[in-house]
Amino acid sequence: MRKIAITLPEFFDGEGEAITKLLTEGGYERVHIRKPGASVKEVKSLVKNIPENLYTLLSFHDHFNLAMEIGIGGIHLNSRNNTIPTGWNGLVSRSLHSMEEIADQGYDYAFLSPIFPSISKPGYKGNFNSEDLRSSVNERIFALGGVTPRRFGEIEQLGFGGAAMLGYAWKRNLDMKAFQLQFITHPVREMSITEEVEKVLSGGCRWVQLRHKDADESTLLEEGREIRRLCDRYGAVFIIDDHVDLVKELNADGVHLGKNDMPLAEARRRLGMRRIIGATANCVVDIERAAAEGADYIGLGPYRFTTTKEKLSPVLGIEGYRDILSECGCRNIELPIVAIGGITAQDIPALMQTGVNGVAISGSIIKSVNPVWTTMEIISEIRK
Ligand SMILES: Cc1ncc(COP(=O)(O)OP(=O)(O)O)c(N)n1
Ligand SMILES: Cc1ncsc1CCOP(=O)(O)O
Ligand SMILES: [Mg+2]
Repeated sequence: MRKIAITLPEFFDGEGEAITKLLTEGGYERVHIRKPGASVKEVKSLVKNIPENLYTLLSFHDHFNLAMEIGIGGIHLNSRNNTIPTGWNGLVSRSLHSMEEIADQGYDYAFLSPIFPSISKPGYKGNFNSEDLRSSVNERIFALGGVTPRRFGEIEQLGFGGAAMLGYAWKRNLDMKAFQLQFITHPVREMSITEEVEKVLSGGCRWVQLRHKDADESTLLEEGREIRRLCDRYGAVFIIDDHVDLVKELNADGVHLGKNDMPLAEARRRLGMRRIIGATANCVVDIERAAAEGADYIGLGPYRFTTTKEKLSPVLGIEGYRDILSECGCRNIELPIVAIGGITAQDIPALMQTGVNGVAISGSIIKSVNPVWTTMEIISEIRK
């Protein structure tokens, strides 16, 4: 499948490197720099972090004179900039929103949108039916809107030349090794929340969730700042339970949301594509819904009864995990899944056999005699 990425409208740290990676390792043939409202200076400083030999694989949606000046390979015409500059001899692309526009002249390739429901703009649905698409599109037309690799077969069958991705291209790849053990904080008498985190990190855990029910905002901010520092020191992922509005302030990597929390689409709108959003599930329908709403991973549970959480959903047991994971396989759901709820080191071999990618644990670590050793034991069970 031919793939083109379009940048997110906002700049983000490490974006030049991310663009370089898509072009050199990610299988994308071009990246479109689309930053509405950005100044020449801002766009220049973005491309400065991309090797010059890749400039021909970039297309600008604005600042066409800069594109000419520095040897950018393409320009993209749109309502803001709809004139090809004199002397331009690079590629010209454009956006199309109706079948009729496909017949227009004056472009090398074009993006037709929206084809599927958007992942970066929740609420935006596909606009065309398959029959019309099949009879109208051709190899110069790239499908845009809601495109993920799961749609590639369909896109090819419809006769598109390739896929253009905005939301999916910039989703963070989860570190699947770190994902194997998610430690969830829980207040205990013996130590503070940040001491819990220090212990699990020194035992090898690389994914921490700050979950402190009933804590006020200033406590969460104080704990969150310290956990951020600790996670940076160990190269660990830091997510926060429930509190979408604290994610940016704490520079957390993301948030975990359940059914009674902020809707995933609203959280995605507020946090953008670069933060991780985890979702709670108790059955395959929950997982499918969370996948459609753009979750990055699933916390599936509870495995067994636990006192760490009130108002538990029905306990799944090992059979529940087997059934749900096999159904996910049948339905082609590829979201990473952690098992959660009352899990101990002894449960891990059977749980990992069901196909989950990791476990999320609180009580059996912090209530153990030596949380550092227990963390090490759990990790070694997972990696056996
Ligand atoms: C990894 C993981 N899975 C599930 C949960 C539970 O989230 P939620 O259903 O929102 O319940 P609370 O944790 O908010 O009580 C989780 N936190 N983490
Ligand atoms: C947050 C949460 N959601 C389902 S069970 C659970 C608690 C996990 O903690 P423990 O490992 O102590 O059961
Ligand atoms: Mg919650």
